[in-house]
Amino acid sequence: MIEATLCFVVDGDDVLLIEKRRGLGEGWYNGPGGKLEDGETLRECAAREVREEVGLRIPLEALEQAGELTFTLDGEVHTVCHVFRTETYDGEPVATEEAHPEWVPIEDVPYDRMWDDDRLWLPAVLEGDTVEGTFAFEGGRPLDDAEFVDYDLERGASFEE
Ligand SMILES: Nc1ncnc2c1[nH]c(=O)n2[C@H]1C[C@H](O)[C@@H](COP(=O)(O)OP(=O)(O)OP(=O)(O)O)O1
Repeated sequence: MIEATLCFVVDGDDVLLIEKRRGLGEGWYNGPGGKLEDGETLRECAAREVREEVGLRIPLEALEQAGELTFTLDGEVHTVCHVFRTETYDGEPVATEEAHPEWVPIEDVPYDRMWDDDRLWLPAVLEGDTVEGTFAFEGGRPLDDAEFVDYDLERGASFEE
């Protein structure tokens, strides 16, 4: 099972998305994020991935935990993804080998160019709510070749620190 983070940086009416240039979800928009490394906390992972992918620095205490998403593949847990949101950052986003950053109006998030599940939970996260959900994929490997078939989602989730 993979543990990963996603981080959505909000500035006024805009959110910072990346167009992923390689790996899982290549060519799709998402928040910066990636896999938890050994010895790292979830916040450290979220801040590191934002720094590595788009060059912004985020203080750990400014990361609000906004979601816990479980992605299953053919009935087995594939990835647990911890979603963070923040309005605090330092620097300007820069493109890297892994990600092309883009400030996008929250009203115009390109859900048709994102993972199929994102349209279900990301609006709540961008409104400042919290979410907990399970999203079932079937029939493909890697995960981004699989079909999204079912989900269960709650808003107003609380998380243990
Ligand atoms: N279904 C769905 N919706 C939204 N976001 C995701 C999914 N499935 C996912 O895996 N994700 C997220 C979770 C992670 O943040 C990224 C995938 O990260 P990945 O490219 O595997 O991790 P990196 O650390 O960038 O890769 P490496 O550099 O380790 O190869 O997508």
